[in-house]
Amino acid sequence: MLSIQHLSKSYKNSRLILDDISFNVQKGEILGLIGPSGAGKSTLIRCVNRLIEPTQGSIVLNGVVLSGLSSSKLREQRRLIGMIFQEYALVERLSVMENVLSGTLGYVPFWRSFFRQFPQEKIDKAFAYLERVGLLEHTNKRADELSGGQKQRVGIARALAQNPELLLIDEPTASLDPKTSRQIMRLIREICKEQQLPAIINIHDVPLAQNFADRIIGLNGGKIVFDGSPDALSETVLTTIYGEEEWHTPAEKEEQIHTKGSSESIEMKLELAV
Ligand SMILES: Nc1ncnc2c1ncn2[C@@H]1O[C@H](COP(=O)(O)OP(=O)(O)OP(=O)(O)O)[C@@H](O)[C@H]1O
Repeated sequence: MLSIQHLSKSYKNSRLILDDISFNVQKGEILGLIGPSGAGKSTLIRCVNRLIEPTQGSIVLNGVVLSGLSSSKLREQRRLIGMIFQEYALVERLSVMENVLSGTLGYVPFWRSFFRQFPQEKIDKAFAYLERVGLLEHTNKRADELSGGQKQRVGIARALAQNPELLLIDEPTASLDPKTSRQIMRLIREICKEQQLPAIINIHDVPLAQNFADRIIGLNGGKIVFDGSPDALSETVLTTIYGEEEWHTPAEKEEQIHTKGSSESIEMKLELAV
């Protein structure tokens, strides 16, 4: 389980970017982190894997206090946090298999990784992860030959190869089309449930978050303004999180325009376009 208590962060001379954030994420639970741009979502994720130093508060993963670790211990613990990124962060000229194996680097002695000699056990596991994400037949392709959805599947397999205890996922679908986005979110969900992995997903797409997260936290101005079930995300709650008018998706806006009648619709469209 991940436990975050009274976490605050301010950058040099800045206001509080995260202001007294507390929540737990249970094993197998998928937490969708939503909020307007600048709310502090990425800062929160970076504090959890300690890419940045929290100003105050504690972060505990399965009994280990991450927020107090020295840099050598922190490296060890970071192996246990699998990251999945919006832009995949693959080494494009390496093969799919090599990219997945790079997830095990924290566990393989430097000389072996330098010569790309991975133990057979790691290779067998990498094959299993590639099969799980549906990429077995692409094992030897270069990463730059893959589609966006396939690249993200490699990113997921690489995170699993780390043998993580937590997944931190930053905008996993922002570069993908709607159908592929749903497939990727479904895959992430299935894997978290199978492996009982807790996950925090920073996600802009509210309907996707509602469909695939178990629980939603809404941030605004560095504070938690909502923590609850996706079903409880009413218009009022979304307005609290995003402010007036900002949370409607373009599709919803379009729909509203069409229901207003044809004479009005052209004027409305013009208004939205400017
Ligand atoms: N390294 C930094 N130094 C100073 N201020 C920063 C730094 N990184 C982020 N900020 C500020 O912290 C605030 C929160 O940024 P953050 O990237 O966490 O928001 P976010 O919710 O992830 O936004 P988005 O959805 O646009 O990615 C913003 O005002 C941003 O300008």
